[in-house]
Amino acid sequence: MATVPAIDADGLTKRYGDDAAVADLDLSIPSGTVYGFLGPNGAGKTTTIRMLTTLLRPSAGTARIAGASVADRDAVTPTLGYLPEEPPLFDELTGREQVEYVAGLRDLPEAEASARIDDLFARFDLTADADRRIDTYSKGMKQKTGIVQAIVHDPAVVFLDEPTSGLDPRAARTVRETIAALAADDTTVFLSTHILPVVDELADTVGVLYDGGLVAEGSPADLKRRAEGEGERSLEDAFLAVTDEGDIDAVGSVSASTSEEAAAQSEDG
Ligand SMILES: Nc1ncnc2c1ncn2[C@@H]1O[C@H](COP(=O)(O)OP(=O)(O)OP(=O)(O)O)[C@@H](O)[C@H]1O
Repeated sequence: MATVPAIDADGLTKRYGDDAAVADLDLSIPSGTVYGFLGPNGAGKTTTIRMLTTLLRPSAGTARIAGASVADRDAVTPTLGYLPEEPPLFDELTGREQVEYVAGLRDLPEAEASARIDDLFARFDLTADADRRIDTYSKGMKQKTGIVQAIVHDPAVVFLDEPTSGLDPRAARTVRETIAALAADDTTVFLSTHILPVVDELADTVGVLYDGGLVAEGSPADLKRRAEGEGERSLEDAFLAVTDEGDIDAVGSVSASTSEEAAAQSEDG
């Protein structure tokens, strides 16, 4: 039996007036993988994530999260977690109250929520501050609370927009370790970031969005192999190559060769 992709988008489009912020986007992301979503400023990453998380209605196309249509918010919401660029937090709540509130919205039983919150607060070094009001938190503490509330209900799919933003090196490492652990536990992580080494380290597949369309998709190694230049090439070289306005034709061959390789690999295996 074919497995349902964790994230499945078909012709996803968002238009503002005559301009398409996202145009005819197809995605098929298997569960338990990390998908690194890259693109220059204004490429349409946030618009895509907002459509996939039911917060923005597509102008055309469809998307399914763990098999549920994004048009059916009630069906999709329990399966997903979302850390937006600015985590939505209530200043007047304590960190613990905030995450308890979100866990309640996700119908997590109280005892389970309490155990998960203790565990996640300990992991993110928030235990000592859990009972302080959020308006006394630093930027990094708010970011960590936002991450905890995105994953407290153990969602099947989690969308993380710049998860290491504002975090010190230790907290940033905890986030990277958490992403790897989530994927190992069969959670799908959709990771949008401009920090390419993080994508290089964690992503199974990288998709590069440019001007509302996917211009390259493949493993970090695939993309690096196709970057121009001598010697060892980085994901940054690949990113710059595929988002260079004059080079979009060359980019088409990235996806093509990637699928050929994938086909060859599955024949091998
Ligand atoms: N509400 C809106 N009305 C009109 N245009 C919009 C609206 N929201 C986004 N856009 C446009 O859609 C395009 C994509 O924006 P989006 O925020 O998705 O980009 P992004 O890839 O997330 O960028 P960044 O890396 O800077 O966060 C941009 O041209 C933006 O101006």
